[in-house]
Amino acid sequence: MTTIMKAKTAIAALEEQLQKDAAQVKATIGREPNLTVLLVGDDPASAIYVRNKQKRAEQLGVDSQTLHLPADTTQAALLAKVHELNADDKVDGILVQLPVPDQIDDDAVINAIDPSKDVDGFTLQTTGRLWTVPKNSQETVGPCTPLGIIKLLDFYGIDIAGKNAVIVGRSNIVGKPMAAMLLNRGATVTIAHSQTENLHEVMRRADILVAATGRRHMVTAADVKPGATVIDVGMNRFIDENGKKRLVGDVDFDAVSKIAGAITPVPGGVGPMTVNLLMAQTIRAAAAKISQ
Ligand SMILES: Nc1nc2c(c(=O)[nH]1)N[C@@H](CN(C=O)c1ccc(C(=O)N[C@@H](CCC(=O)O)C(=O)O)cc1)CN2
Repeated sequence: MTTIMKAKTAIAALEEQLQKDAAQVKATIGREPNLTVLLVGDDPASAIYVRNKQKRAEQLGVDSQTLHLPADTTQAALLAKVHELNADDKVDGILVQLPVPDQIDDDAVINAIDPSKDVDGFTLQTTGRLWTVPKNSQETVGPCTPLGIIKLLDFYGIDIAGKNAVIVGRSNIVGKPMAAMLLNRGATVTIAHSQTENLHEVMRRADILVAATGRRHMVTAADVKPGATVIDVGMNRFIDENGKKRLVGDVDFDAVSKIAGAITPVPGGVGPMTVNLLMAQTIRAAAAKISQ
């Protein structure tokens, strides 16, 4: 029987620990862990994601504030805001919601964040640490989406060590850090992408297949080894033939779930894990101050 790796079940198991950890921070420093989100512009999807973060923070005992800046905010103004938050002792985590408007160089802004407040796991310092952790280290740093995927795999008892992992997609936010995390856990890793030759053959060799391409249903049943674990990071919105709004992943779930050993649904799989790992990283950043 195929295991449907639902985030809800994994999150329920994580929730109590997160609440306890947040309460412990509050008892020690006299305030809740703080996450400050910078939202620039009026992207409707970003507004929803930021609202969801705020809601989740409240449920877990994390103080979250969103600073909403206008769409014409300059790079200099955004950098000044980041520097101000870096210097604010009451801010434990800083997140710049992506995407940002075109006039802003997201790389420069992200790397202006103090690495100790980089709860998104996007800075060069965090990236470097992720690729250089000691062998077999239990250290968990990096972006929240791949961290959430590792949590899901662990929760559902999927072995990683020694397995062939294929990641389709080479983004800095998902593909590359996912590769590092799976490698750190002992997988043999391939990063495939749009220029990969024989892509379908490469995907079919995977014991663990991670699809992060942003292309609706690019992974079909013919691309998946029977019994493989399939992780769908895609979030593709479209209007179907009946005029209904739909959200689907990069994997043809109906067909692939018939042959995979385990598979994440969209929605309800990887996405919600991202938000919960963000909270975990925020609590961790606040807790790190206590031990300093
Ligand atoms: N600074 C960041 N920006 C962005 C990130 C990020 O990790 N850091 N990731 C995405 C957006 N995102 C969080 O910010 C995010 C997207 C989607 C979900 C989610 O739970 N999705 C649901 C479906 C939601 C829906 O119906 O619209 C699911 O998959 O079940 C969580 C977080 C880009 N920007």
